[in-house]
Amino acid sequence: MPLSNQTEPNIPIVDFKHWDERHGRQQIAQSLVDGCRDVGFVNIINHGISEAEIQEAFDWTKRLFDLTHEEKMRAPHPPGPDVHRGYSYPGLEKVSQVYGVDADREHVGKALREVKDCKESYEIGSEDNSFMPNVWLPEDVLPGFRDFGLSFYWKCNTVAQKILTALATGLQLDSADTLTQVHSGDYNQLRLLHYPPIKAEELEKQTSARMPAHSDWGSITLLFQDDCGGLQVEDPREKGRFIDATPIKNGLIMNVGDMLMRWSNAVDYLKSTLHRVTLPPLSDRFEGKDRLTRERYSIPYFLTPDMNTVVQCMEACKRLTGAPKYEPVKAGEYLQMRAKLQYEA
Ligand SMILES: O=C(O)CCC(=O)C(=O)O
Ligand SMILES: [Fe+2]
Repeated sequence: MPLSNQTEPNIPIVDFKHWDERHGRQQIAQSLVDGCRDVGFVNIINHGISEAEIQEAFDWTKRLFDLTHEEKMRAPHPPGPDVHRGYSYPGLEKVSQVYGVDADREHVGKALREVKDCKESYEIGSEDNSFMPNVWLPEDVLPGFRDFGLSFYWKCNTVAQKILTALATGLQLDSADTLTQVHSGDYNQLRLLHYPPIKAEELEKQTSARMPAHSDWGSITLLFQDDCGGLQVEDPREKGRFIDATPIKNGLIMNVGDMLMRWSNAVDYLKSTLHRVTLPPLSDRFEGKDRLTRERYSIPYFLTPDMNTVVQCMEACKRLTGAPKYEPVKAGEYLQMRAKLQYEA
C-alpha cells in the first residue's frame, strides 16, 4: 500500500463482512494485524454499526454542541486530570505527547498552553466505572441524550470486542479470548468532539491547533469522522511526515494505542502511531478571504484494559520481538501518568 500525501485512502482497509462465517476469520485477523504492524492505523468496513446508527450518533453530537455555552456547562468536566468526563469547552484540554518526568516540570504545562486547542468535547463512560463517574446534563437540557450516550457506548464496545478477538487471533495468542478477558468494557471512553470553524492562518502559523500530534494511551481506539477531513497519521517510514487519513463513508478507523504496543513489545511490532488533526486537505472545505475552515465532528472510542491488568510483553510476541522492551505497568497507573498534563489541576 503506497503511503503518499494524496486524498485517496492510504491506510489499509480491513473488511469484517465475513467475520461471522468462521472460515473467514483467520484472513481478516491476519490483515488486521498486518495493518497494525505496518501503519498502526487501519480502516474497518462492515464493522457492525449501521449507517443509520452512525448518522444518529453524529446528529446527537451536533445537537449537543449546538446548545449554548451555559447549557453545556451544566455538565462541566471536573477540575484536573483525574476524572475525564462531561463537557470541556474550547481550550480547556491540552493534548500533548509530554509525559513521565517531563510532565513534572512546572514550566512545561504553561508553555504547552500557549497554543490553544480549538475544540470542545464531551466524555462518556460506563455507569459502572466508580473511578470516573459520568457527568450528565440535566435531562431537560437535552432529553434522550443520556440514553443515546450509554447505548452507543455499549454498541461500540461490541465492535471493539470483535476487533480484540481478531487481534488475538492474528497475533496467535494462546486463546482468541486473551484480550477480551481483560477488557470488561467498563473502562472505555466515548468522546464526542467538535472542532469549530477556524481561520486557516491560525493553524498554519501554529497560533492555534485543532489537535496536536499525540499517540493514544489505551489498547485500541475506534474513530468515526465526518467528511471534513484533517486527520493525519505519521508516516511509519518517515518521522515527521504526516499522511491524510481520508474519511471513508460508514467506515471506522482503528488504531493501536500505547498499551497494546507495550503488550506486543515494541514499536517494531504493533505501532502506536502519532496522529493529529489539522487543516483539511480539500480546498472546498474553506470559505471566504480568511479561508475559514469548515467545522468538523468526530467520535473516538478509546478502549482501556481493566484497571488492575498488568500490561507486559505477551509470550507470543516475545517469540518475534525478543526480550521485553518495557517494564510491566498496571493499566490504571499508566493512564494516570499519561493524563497528568491534559487538564490543569
Ligand atoms: O478528531 C479526530 O479525528 C481524532 C481525535 C483523536 O485523535 C483523539 O481524541 O485522541
Ligand atoms: Fe488520538
